Amino acid sequence: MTKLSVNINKIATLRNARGGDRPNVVQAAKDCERFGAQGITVHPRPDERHIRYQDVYDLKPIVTTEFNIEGNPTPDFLKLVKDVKPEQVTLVPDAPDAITSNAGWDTIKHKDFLTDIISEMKSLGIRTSIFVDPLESIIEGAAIVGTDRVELYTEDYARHYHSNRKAAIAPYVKAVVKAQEYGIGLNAGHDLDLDNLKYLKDNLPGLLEVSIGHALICDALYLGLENTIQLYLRQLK
Ligand SMILES: CC(=O)[C@@H](O)[C@H](O)COP(=O)(O)O
Ligand SMILES: NCC(=O)COP(=O)(O)O
Repeated sequence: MTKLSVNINKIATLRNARGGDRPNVVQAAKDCERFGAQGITVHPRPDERHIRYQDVYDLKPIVTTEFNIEGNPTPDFLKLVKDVKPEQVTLVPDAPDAITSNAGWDTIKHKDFLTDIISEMKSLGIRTSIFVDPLESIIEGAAIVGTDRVELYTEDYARHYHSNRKAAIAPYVKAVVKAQEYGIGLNAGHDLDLDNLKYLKDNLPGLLEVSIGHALICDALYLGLENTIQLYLRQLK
């Protein structure tokens, strides 16, 4: 079964817009779980443009499903993760000023760096996932650094889905075969939405988790949060 982890970054974006506490991020996470979310994902960035480090501490005691913290493994980020000890950490090679996540890890070039961090996270009982492009050589590199899972970066899939979905999914199918060959668990995320999610899920056997935020929160503005989460879950059945 593919689990839906709702990324609540954009709830925090709205909260920060006026400097108050509305919408309340903790209450939103509770409600997302009550509406059926099987995980909560946050991506605290160095500039705290949306999710703040304090939000992560506040969320930890109330998340009853799976807590997934995503981010670039800077010293501050790693301290936060070690303090909070989520079920999963997803390492993302984001530049501090990136408007959003826009690249996967070069698991060959950063082999030693990733190996050390992954080993430390695993020693703390935190499942590791690394954000990667769907390249077979990169997946092989992911096996070498010892990650539990990879998160396939699905922006390219989403960009080409409407024009040629068979071509769009092809590299991801190859990446899945390689991941299964090495016994690496499979997550996916970025720019997934109600149009492209079912085809992805139907073509990637063994997909364990999708983390979805931007499109889901945008949809919720029109369709309501509970209804929207139910619609996304229906795509994963
Ligand atoms: C890694 C990834 O694609 C997302 O987890 C990321 O959280 C999106 O970040 P923004 O919400 O800041 O666009
Ligand atoms: N890891 C992907 C994620 O958490 C959300 O990405 P998006 O749906 O906001 O593009």
